[in-house]
Amino acid sequence: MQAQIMSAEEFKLELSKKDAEIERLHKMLLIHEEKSNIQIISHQIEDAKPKEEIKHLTKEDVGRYSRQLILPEFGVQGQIKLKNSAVLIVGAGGLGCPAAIYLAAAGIGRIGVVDYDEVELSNLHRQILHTTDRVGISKSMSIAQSCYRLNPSVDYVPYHLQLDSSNALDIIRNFDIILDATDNVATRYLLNDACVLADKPLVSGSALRFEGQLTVYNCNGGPCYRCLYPRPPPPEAVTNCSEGGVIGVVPGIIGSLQALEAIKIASGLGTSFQQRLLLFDALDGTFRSVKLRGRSKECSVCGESPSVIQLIDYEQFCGSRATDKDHQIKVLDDSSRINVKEYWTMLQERTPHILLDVRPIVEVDICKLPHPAINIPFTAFINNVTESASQIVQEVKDLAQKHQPEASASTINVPVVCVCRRGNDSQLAVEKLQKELAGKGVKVLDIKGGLHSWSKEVDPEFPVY
Ligand SMILES: Nc1ncnc2c1ncn2[C@@H]1O[C@H](COP(=O)(O)OP(=O)(O)OP(=O)(O)O)[C@@H](O)[C@H]1O
Ligand SMILES: [Zn+2]
Repeated sequence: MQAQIMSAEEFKLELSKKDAEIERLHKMLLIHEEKSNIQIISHQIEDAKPKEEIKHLTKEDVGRYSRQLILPEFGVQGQIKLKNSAVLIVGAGGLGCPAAIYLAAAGIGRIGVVDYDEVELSNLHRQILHTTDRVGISKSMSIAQSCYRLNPSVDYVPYHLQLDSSNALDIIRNFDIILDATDNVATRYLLNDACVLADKPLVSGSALRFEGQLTVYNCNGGPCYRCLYPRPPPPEAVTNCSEGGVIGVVPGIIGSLQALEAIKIASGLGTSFQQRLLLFDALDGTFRSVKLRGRSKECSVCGESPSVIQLIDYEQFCGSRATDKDHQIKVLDDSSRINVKEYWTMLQERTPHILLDVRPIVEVDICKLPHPAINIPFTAFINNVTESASQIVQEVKDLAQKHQPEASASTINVPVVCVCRRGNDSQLAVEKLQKELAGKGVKVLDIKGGLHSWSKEVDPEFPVY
């Protein structure tokens, strides 16, 4: 049998994939060589056991922490309390980075950092403890390394794993204060319940677009997250930074405030945000603080007769995933989909078709396929499928007229090809369009994996976002 011969383009693509893999391995090697610098590097839970109580400050401590030691409210006792405290940061992203560096600088005794993910280029505008040369390596390790450089006297415990119901209590029990620096509802409920069950204060932050929020749950008899939100929001009502965008400074501010509250709690100064919610609006330049309801007797986890007495399946409870890793839905069968290479062939062969791009206009400005497209953003499309469909049919007819002037309406041979960023919205749009155009003889196809696949499999120079 004759071996299949690759084209020059395919060789280039293979090479660029191998180069990327070699670069990633180099970075992993570098990070492993640097590991010995970090006092606790294993993510084995047993390694996070508390060490002996510290009763005095060293000469080095006095020098390093002098500017906070001379605060009468804080003093030597405050610093000793910090040195004997362990804080766990869950999420090594936009909130986790600023929180970690201030906790490290202040001299918290032990800092745990949990994150299952690796650094990506699109993280760096806000996840400021990671660096360009660490793209592809563990985020929790990257934070530990950056913090170690600022303050090597702290014990760092990076956990490169996803916090879930099977490990959360074992990890959390080793720490005194927990920071929620994650970005999804399932993990928020998981952390809340774990903190209630393990009796730990939870400093919770969030940041999206130009807005941020901060509050402290389960602290000194204050409410927990479930007291305020007994039921999760519908999954479609929740947006994260990769969909909604965020200005990097906003999580910077909220994450710093999370560190501040943890420092206050650890040093005995208490918190200002138990039963209070801070709302930061970067566009208005305003900070507002609103009082929240107190602990609810009916709360299913911290109330008088709780029904949640152990951790549950939070993805099922919330109807949404606890990670935002490239989640690909599949609503169409293969006859309604083409892959990016097939679309590339269509372009090479100049096959007449209508390209429908359902991304928001702001994303179309970032990059687009090398073919003119009709742009109808997904939300606008869904809100008015009938009108969108008739616009598309008109375009199909005009193009068919140009290429097949003799063809009758029932034999239109101009397909509509739909694209979006990752191939999820485009599938939903194709499904709707197929229903709307049933019987009209118009073929509607989805490009599998969208622009992400285009960049991976056809054009490595194509920008990904
Ligand atoms: N259950 C979990 N266990 C461990 N880490 C988690 C969990 N849930 C979320 N995270 C981490 O929390 C961090 C949140 O960071 P951030 O909100 O800045 O978004 P991101 O996921 O890094 O980036 P983007 O949303 O732009 O892709 C991420 O690094 C994510 O991996
Ligand atoms: Zn509660």
